[in-house]
Amino acid sequence: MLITGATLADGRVRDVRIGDDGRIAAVSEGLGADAGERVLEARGRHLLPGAVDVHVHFREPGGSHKETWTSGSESAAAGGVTTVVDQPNTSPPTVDGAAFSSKAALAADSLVDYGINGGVTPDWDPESLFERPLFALGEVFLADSTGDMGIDADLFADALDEASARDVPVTVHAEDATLFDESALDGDLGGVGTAATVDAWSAYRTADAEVAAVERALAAAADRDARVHVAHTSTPEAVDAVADAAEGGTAATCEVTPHHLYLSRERARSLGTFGRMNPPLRSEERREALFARLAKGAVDVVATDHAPHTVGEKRAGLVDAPSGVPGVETLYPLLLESARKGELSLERVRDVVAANPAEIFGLDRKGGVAEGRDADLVLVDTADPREIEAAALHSAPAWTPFEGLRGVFPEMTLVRGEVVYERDPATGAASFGEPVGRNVRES
Ligand SMILES: NC(=O)N[C@@H](CC(=O)O)C(=O)O
Ligand SMILES: [Zn+2]
Ligand SMILES: [Zn+2]
Repeated sequence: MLITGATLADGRVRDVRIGDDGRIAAVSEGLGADAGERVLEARGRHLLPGAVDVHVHFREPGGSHKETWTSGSESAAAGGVTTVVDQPNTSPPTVDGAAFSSKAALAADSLVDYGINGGVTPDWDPESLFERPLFALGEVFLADSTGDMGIDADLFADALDEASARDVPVTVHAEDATLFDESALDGDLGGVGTAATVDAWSAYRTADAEVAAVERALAAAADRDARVHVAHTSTPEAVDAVADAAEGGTAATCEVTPHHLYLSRERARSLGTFGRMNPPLRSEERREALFARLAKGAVDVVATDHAPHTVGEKRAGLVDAPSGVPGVETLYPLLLESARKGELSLERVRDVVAANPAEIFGLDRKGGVAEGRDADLVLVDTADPREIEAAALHSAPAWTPFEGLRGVFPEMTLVRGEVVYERDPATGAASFGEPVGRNVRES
């Protein structure tokens, strides 16, 4: 296939040829079509690298009523995400070789490429886990979240040792439950959908609890020469702590989610329990400070923590509703809308969703529109935003915390040269390709 006249993230206008091996064969000017070659005229539109979302929960095995590899990967493809990394808090949890293999069999349904992380619990089996084509360790839970996989400091230290011996990075969910404010959950919290609910969750899982756990994780990683990637840092203080550690020589990187960048306690009042996630939403002031760090380049990765739960589950009261929000389909759209408005450069967007995660996790063939890389590509009209509506999204639970915000959505997504998603710009009708996804540690 030849894609002609596309604008790249840095503004260059180029033709891009995709080889039969699914890799980018050439990025150049004035490429002519070969006999029989499919030509895609892309003038006026951008061609960006597919996003590498290193934090999703596709729920299989054990939670297919919430999401499946099919629905999750369709949602990814429609959002321009061409690689996902699935987290281990499934049922059974991905903590040994057998659990890894049963998840890998289900992931064969994926439309996009994937990695599978291994988790850590008191009865994990590092030997059999590391025999498998594991993406990384993580998310390792320092406090309970969905799946109740919180572990203590000694086990965390063991996990860092096991990973560092094999030069595998460790993704950490950093909250310290001893610093949660239980009193925030006392009293009348109101029902679902009331302002009090989402705000109480934020008051309960304090910002201090995150910052303290991040500092502890960074210190433990430094002691052991381990590589640590801090998942979903929700506070500017935690982002700064990671940056300071990295400057001091620790192999530390941070990840921020779209919900912590675009929603806050003040902005999400109407969400009620649909705004409950871990770590929780923070103040508008902290949100702005987080966004400012993204804009200036202090955030390594934006990943979604796509954590679908059904509408019925989320409608339970504050204490019973599960934590987590979907987001894999709205990652690129939200960031591209910020780029359209001039709040972020397009190159920054490309770096935090594609180039940086690929580099941090050693995916040499992902994350860039360049000769030799996999043709994981997103075609998008960056001047054409639309309103985000749950009804038009593809994640199974069919709700979004971003309803009503604007996003710039892909027209087409390719994985290793195969069209996995296409949207008719006139009618909006979506169509999906075959499940071509592969484990990125095997290809
Ligand atoms: N973020 C969440 O609130 N929930 C995640 C788990 C997690 O990432 O902590 C989930 O799997 O539901
Ligand atoms: Zn987490
Ligand atoms: Zn998560």
